[in-house]
Amino acid sequence: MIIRLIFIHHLNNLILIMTKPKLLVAMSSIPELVIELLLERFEVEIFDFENATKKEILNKVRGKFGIFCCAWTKIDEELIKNAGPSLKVIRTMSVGYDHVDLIAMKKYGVRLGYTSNISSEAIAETTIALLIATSRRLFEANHALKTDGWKQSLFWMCGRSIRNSVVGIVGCGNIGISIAKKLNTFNISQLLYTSRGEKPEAKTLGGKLVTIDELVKQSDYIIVSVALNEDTKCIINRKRIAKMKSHAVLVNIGRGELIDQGALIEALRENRIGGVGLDVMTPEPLPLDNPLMKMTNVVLLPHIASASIETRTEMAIVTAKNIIAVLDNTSMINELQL
Ligand SMILES: O=C(O)C(=O)CO
Repeated sequence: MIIRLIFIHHLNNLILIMTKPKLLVAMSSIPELVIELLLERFEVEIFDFENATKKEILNKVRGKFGIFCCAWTKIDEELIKNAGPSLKVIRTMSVGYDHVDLIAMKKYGVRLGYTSNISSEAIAETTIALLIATSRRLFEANHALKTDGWKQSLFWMCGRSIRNSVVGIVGCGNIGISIAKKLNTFNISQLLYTSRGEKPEAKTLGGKLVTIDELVKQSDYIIVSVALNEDTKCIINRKRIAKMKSHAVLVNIGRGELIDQGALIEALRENRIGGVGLDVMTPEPLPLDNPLMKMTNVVLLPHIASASIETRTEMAIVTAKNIIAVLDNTSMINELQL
């Protein structure tokens, strides 16, 4: 166990004070049991970065051993540098780590951990919900009902079935596979996916590896579940949006920057695609005057794909335990090799 020893001369007596390393929890809603776990080993400061100024954030990180953060906590070089040499670990309670400056982490020798596969099932559940909500116009129908717009007409509020459709998954990692497994029970006609190479698990599920251009052209439903990085930024670009079927439904549960949102809005306005379901968008939170807010064939969720109590609690516990692992100089699971 690492404890810092501070020697203070007081009235000719040597006083020994033991202090715990400092940990910053950069968000406010963390389960009590996780805070208790962290308090056993750290001096914990909880400071929500949301609505804080850069100056306040830089002040708070100084002298910390670790930072416990999440997908929307921007970790840039200035922050890492400002924390000083005490900073040994940043652990994000998220599967994505695109919000962290990896080059700076390596430069300053700070270790990075993330929550990998814990949230795949919860994210897959939300993906299926979003897909059906968009294709079957559930929010539009609900709104009509509540605003006295209920029409007793047989073809009113009809959407499209998933059954017999071609579904394309962009990025077939753990989340993509969880989505594919769930889709398998919907009697789809073909599952397509993109990946760096063939995935045996996807093949077992009947998936066919295709290029991104083939996928957008052939799919009735397109699900974006790829990690955001320099190669995947705007993977759904203007040209690819133009290739989509006129009834295609696009769902994004990855990151907003994976899609050219301006081109998407234009395509929706001109009815060139069927509909869009987004759990992630640019920016987040999306301003109320964004055109997407007013479109009836768009379903928007506030980045809640992994937000089940069980999943988020497990993510928080694993995050805490792995920050403690760094303190104990033992291996950290789901550490990114920088
Ligand atoms: O885990 C992630 O990366 C998210 O986006 C939200 O939980």
